[in-house]
Amino acid sequence: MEDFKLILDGLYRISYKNEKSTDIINEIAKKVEDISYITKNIYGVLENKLYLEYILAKLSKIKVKKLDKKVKLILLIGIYNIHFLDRKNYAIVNELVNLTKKVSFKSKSFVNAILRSYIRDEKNLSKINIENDEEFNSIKYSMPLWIIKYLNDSYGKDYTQKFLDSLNKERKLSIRINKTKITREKLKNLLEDKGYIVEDSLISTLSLVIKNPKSLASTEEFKKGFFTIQSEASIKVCEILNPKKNSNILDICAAPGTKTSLLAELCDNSSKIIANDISFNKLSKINENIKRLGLKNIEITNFDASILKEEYKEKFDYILCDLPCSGLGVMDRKPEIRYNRTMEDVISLSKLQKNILDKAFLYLKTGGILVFSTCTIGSIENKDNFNYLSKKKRLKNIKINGKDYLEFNSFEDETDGFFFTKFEKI
Ligand SMILES: C[S@@+](CC[C@H](N)C(=O)[O-])C[C@H]1O[C@@H](n2cnc3c(N)ncnc32)[C@H](O)[C@@H]1O
Repeated sequence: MEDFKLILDGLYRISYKNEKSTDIINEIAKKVEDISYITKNIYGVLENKLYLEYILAKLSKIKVKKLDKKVKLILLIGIYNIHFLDRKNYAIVNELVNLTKKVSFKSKSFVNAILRSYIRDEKNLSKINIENDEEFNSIKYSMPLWIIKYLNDSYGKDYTQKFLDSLNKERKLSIRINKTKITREKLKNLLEDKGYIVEDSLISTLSLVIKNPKSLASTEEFKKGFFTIQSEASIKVCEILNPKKNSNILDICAAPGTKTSLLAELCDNSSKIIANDISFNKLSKINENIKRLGLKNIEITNFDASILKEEYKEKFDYILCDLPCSGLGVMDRKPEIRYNRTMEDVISLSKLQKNILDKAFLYLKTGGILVFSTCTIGSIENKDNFNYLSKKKRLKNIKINGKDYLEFNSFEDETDGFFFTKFEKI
């Protein structure tokens, strides 16, 4: 029952207190020896939430929305375990009824009745009886309908289907080599000696792919700053900016500093980098990264990038605009994102992005380079903003692999959904 209590508390904080699944899992990992069952449950319930609610709606006379929040979560955990995991069904019901007694004593018979009814008629109740394709997919893949419609509009039905099919597949983990401290071959050998299965990345020359990444962040090599855990697409963004040594660089939205630190590594610490973020609380993360990796010449600032800073005009050789976005490209790693976002968010974020890009444009020297990136998919925050930048007379698009912009997706590239485009000020 202790596991179920932790799972319930975790899901409650993610669903109703706006906390992040990764933070919750990291916190629980410090308290228990084996986190695997808890992780499977937290991610499993989040990844299948709409489907589980659909089944629950068939079983409950009370509307799902009207149920007590914790009781509802207990039922979703129960249905998830019965349907998706290979555990003894009645033992699960007993444990969850005992947990219900602690959070809402009066609901214990209700929980017992619902879960037992589900066990009796699981096959029939698990069927999705919906004819409309988009609505069917929304339940099957637990993807809000607006996201399915938006992806269909942005890329077509074939893309959307492949994207949905690729959700919840296990992803490999990639790392970035700190070339100021170690060579690729040396790091590869050190990690292989520890039993890690290491492959070269197909996306970035600065990256290695680790097939069995358990406890990677506890290794001596990580603590010594030989590598950073980072998705291949995110590494590629800095490679594309490709800053020269002894230059002036502005990383306008920098926290937690994953890309700032790579930019410093790429310049062998010779360039002056301003790493800025609006969120004061996140600045210490940038500092942590800089210290662990032993980097120099980085100034951390804390201003709102949508407000013009006169003193920055025409000052920078390189500007990285890795801007706040809806994060739909990392929905498979952070499943709660899909339920927290709305179409209104996408529209307002795209306006903020344009606003920050306008300022960054002014801060570039003639001949300076700007890279705009997001970890999202969908045309409004990506292609539309490429078009917006293309309309500026003094910006010239620099092709990447012969293309106006690159857009990675999880199903073809097995990395985060990522977008980036590069411009020179002329
Ligand atoms: C995509 S994240 C940046 C990730 C970072 N580049 C990295 O690789 O570690 C976007 C960041 O923009 C910051 N942000 C949001 N609105 C901002 C604004 N108006 N001005 C400056 N920073 C902002 C957020 O706090 C967040 O840390």
